[in-house]
Amino acid sequence: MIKIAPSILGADFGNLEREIKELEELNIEILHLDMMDGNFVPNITFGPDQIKNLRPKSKMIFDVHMMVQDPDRFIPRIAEAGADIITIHQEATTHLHRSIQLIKSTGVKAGVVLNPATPPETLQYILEDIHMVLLMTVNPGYGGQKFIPVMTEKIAKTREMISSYPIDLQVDGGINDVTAKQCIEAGANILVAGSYVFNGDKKENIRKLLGENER
Ligand SMILES: O=C(CO)[C@H](O)[C@H](O)COP(=O)(O)O
Ligand SMILES: [Fe+2]
Repeated sequence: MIKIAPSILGADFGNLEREIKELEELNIEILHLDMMDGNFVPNITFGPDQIKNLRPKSKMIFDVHMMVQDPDRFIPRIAEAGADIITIHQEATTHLHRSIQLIKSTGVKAGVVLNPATPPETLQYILEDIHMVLLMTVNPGYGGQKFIPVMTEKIAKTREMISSYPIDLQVDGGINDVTAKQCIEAGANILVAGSYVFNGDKKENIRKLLGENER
């Protein structure tokens, strides 16, 4: 089953509670929260305190995408703030296996994110430890960028690698009605979308993202 995880970056932060309510009314189950540190990526968003404030406002799965250098510094606080799954970048931690164990020790599900240029083979020895792989389909740091076409090949390769594990394959960046279809065909089962979901009629946008996979 294909799921849409709207990225909070596309939301109107002045009306966040209303935006979240609308997503819940559309039966969206996963909220994608982009934490940026101004170091790993050239942009800053929010941290554990803001996630904690948001937690009582929603029952959705909080999927925290940490674009943070040395994520171990923040993992316990993000978990405590109410994350359900934490994804960390392979490129942002020296000891990926250790960082994954740290996430799991908090009782939260662990995911690993790969930048567009990072090959999927880097996941080979951690497949037993993770719940999700997130493939960036743009370079992280900003919403509203253009999908990198060669990423469909990487999605297919990654799907093959994880085929015997209960791992979700999520894609993030430049997802619209056209690229969503390409990603689903290649093997992705969770689509993160920011600008496409929040610009205009959310219900219609989500329907178009799901295409023939509509619930
Ligand atoms: O991780 C991200 C950026 O680094 C966001 O999740 C992503 O950009 C979503 O925005 P859009 O759908 O507009 O590309
Ligand atoms: Fe993201």
